[in-house]
Amino acid sequence: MSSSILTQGGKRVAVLGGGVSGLTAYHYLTKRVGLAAQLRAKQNEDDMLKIDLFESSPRTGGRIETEVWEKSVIERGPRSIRVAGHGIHTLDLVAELRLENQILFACKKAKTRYMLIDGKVQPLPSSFLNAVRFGFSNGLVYPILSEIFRSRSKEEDESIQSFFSRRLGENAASMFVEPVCLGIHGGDYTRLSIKSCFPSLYELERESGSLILGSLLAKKKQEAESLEKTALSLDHDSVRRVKSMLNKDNDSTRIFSFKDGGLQMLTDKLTKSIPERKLYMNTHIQSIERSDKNGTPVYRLVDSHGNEHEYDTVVSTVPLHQWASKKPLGSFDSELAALCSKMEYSNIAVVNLVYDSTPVRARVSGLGFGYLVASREGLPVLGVAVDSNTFPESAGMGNGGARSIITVMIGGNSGISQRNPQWQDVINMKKSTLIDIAIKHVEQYLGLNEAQTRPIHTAATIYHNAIPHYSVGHQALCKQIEQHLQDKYKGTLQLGGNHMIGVGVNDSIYNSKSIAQKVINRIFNNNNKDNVHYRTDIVK
Ligand SMILES: Cc1cc2nc3c(=O)[nH]c(=O)nc-3n(C[C@H](O)[C@H](O)[C@H](O)COP(=O)(O)OP(=O)(O)OC[C@H]3O[C@@H](n4cnc5c(N)ncnc54)[C@H](O)[C@@H]3O)c2cc1C
Ligand SMILES: C=Cc1c2[nH]c(c1C)Cc1[nH]c(c(CCC(=O)O)c1C)Cc1[nH]c(c(C)c1CCC(=O)O)Cc1[nH]c(c(C)c1C=C)C2
Repeated sequence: MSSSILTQGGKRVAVLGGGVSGLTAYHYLTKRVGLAAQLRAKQNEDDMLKIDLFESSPRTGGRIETEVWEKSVIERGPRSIRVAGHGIHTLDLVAELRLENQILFACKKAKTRYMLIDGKVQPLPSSFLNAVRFGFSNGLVYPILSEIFRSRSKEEDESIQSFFSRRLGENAASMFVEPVCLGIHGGDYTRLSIKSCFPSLYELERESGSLILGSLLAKKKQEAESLEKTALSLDHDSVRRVKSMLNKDNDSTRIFSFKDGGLQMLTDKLTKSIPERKLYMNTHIQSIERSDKNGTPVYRLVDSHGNEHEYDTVVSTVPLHQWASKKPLGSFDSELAALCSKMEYSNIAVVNLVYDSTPVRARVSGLGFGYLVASREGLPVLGVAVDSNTFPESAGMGNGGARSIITVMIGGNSGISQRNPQWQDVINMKKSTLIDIAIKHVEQYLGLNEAQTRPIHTAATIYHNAIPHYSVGHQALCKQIEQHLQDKYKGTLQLGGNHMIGVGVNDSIYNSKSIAQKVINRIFNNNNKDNVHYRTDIVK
């Protein structure tokens, strides 16, 4: 092989973490991207790239964890994936894994999200105009009008609360912006970054000089563009394939899961394609050291069994806090550790309740996807998802098809406690206590009484550092981390996961796909970095 194609070394890659990020990184390093590069270099798979994946726990999937109980699909972590934005890449991966026939799009009624306002569950206004009709006019009219004629925002980053309060009034912001921040980030909207959490809104306003004007003018344009624009980084075959999966329904608000096995179908399928000798399960990477061998960097990994492993490139998808100061991986690079220590998180407890009762089914059927609870309500609950509304096919039949699956989220970022005395620090709570809180909440706000029913199955999962908290200044922090990694490790150390470009499954997948491309480009010294088209005819 000519050295111009393959830089010296660089062909041993370790992937840390067997969640969707790590599994996706492994997939693209060894399939599409990696394989295409090897074919170009006329190398066969075995003696070229050595890629191993290390997973601490006995299972893969990470925060994606689906329990199937008596045919009821119970999502302990994420429950749905959106089509919009990076979802196109997820659908492309689904097609590549031959899972397209397993896709389950959400029921139309799940398009509506609700919120608990003054003790009553009401639909979340899907547009600001609805908000005015909805009776927030007392706090909205002046801020909206003044905002339309306001000069272009000069601020750099700012909190979501200040961004929206200035434009819509504090009342509207606390009523329906704050709950959305709870429902995605489990976050504190007084400290969440508008630039990182709602980048398109932030850019729209800067481009058009006004949030309302910009969103009204750009809405149609955005919808039409979104598929094509995102699809630009997919080759034509992929775009065609994804479009056929969407059956010409370009409704960008759609969300999906998978038949029978929920979201874990995706991570299980990715796992199945990893050769056993390349997958180190129950293997926690405890420390990493770096040395130079004849001018080539070598990473020495020590695992929880005391074994040592050598690699030229490390793609870490473990949560960023593991690289922070005072953590085992933090001793690898103190400057990196100091940066990673600045990343905050939200802790979330997820309580799944399965009911087998006609009254409950009747009570929840009108709640769509579920509802969010603003801090001002002073309740311990962040939101309630009615999964049996969103994916009725996955509810399981039970006695005569009256199964309901309800998921209650509790906790969130500690900053919420400033506004909600009922905020719960879920990390130190017993699961039985969390289940009691969830059942009491559902009974009270769905108007159930104990006589009517009790759940036939419950599950509680406590996620510590569940979701990265994109605080004001988050984007600048990520740029500092990326710059440090590039300057010091020249692409041989990559940090993937959902700490940077978005907290969702799609963002995790997209991040891993772009990291795999960067790693392969570096190994094969491939200069056409941006317009690399993934061939699809080589996918096994
Ligand atoms: C409650 C909740 C609800 C959510 N809802 C949604 C949703 O509806 N839609 C959506 O798109 N997203 C949702 N998300 C976000 C989604 O779960 C994440 O974006 C995604 O799962 C992140 O995957 P990951 O692989 O980056 O990280 P993880 O899933 O955390 O995987 C990291 C893996 O690394 C392993 N690991 C850790 N340390 C080491 C080590 N030192 N050595 C080896 N292995 C290690 C862990 O065991 C784990 O398996 C939700 C998240 C939570 C917590
Ligand atoms: C109430 C708590 C939470 C619920 N889900 C999450 C929390 C903290 C976590 C979460 N939910 C979504 C994502 C992915 C975001 C993305 O960028 O794709 C994460 C990390 C999906 C989501 N959930 C809601 C919205 C508006 C979105 C965005 C994508 C979509 O439209 O699906 C709102 C919402 N979350 C929960 C409920 C009950 C709810 C609305 C009623 C649960």
